[in-house]
Amino acid sequence: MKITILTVGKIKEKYFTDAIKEYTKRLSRYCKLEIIEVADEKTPDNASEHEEDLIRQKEGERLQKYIKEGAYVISLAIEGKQYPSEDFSRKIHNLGLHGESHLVFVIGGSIGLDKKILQNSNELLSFSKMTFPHQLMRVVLLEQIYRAYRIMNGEPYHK
Ligand SMILES: C[S@@+](CC[C@H](N)C(=O)[O-])C[C@H]1O[C@@H](n2cnc3c(N)ncnc32)[C@H](O)[C@@H]1O
Repeated sequence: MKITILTVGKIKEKYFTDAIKEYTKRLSRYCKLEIIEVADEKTPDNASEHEEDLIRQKEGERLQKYIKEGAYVISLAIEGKQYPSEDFSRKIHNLGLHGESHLVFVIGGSIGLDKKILQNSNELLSFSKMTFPHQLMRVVLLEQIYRAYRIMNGEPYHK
């Protein structure tokens, strides 16, 4: 299965880059992983709702270019569905069984994802009701995908 992690904004901290490298290496045994970063827009501190909408829209258009026809799109959103890790693992496995060969996980930038991206996603995935910074979210998502493959393959993982 091919997994694309499509994100807004770059990773700035070395400790995040190191963790991303590590999970990318670990996941190479299980899937074909690609990480795509699109540029973020600078959000002024005093941006109005309308300005924020325009920023999300611009970032959304950049993301949309990388969402190919036929891919199964899971956007990360606080209001999305929450899964226990075992169910998330089963979900990825079942998507594969039902012929989905390309999963795209989309992570928003500092002010979140454009509504068009959210509406056009196959599903929304939540990691809790708390807000995580997008850089950390990328690490958490990679760890959960790795955990999902370990569970799927009956391999040991930290409980
Ligand atoms: C800093 S957050 C954006 C916060 C923004 N206020 C919102 O509600 O989307 C950056 C991105 O990380 C992801 N994210 C943050 N917390 C999350 C959570 N608890 N569950 C799922 N995704 C989350 C989302 O993709 C979000 O667009």
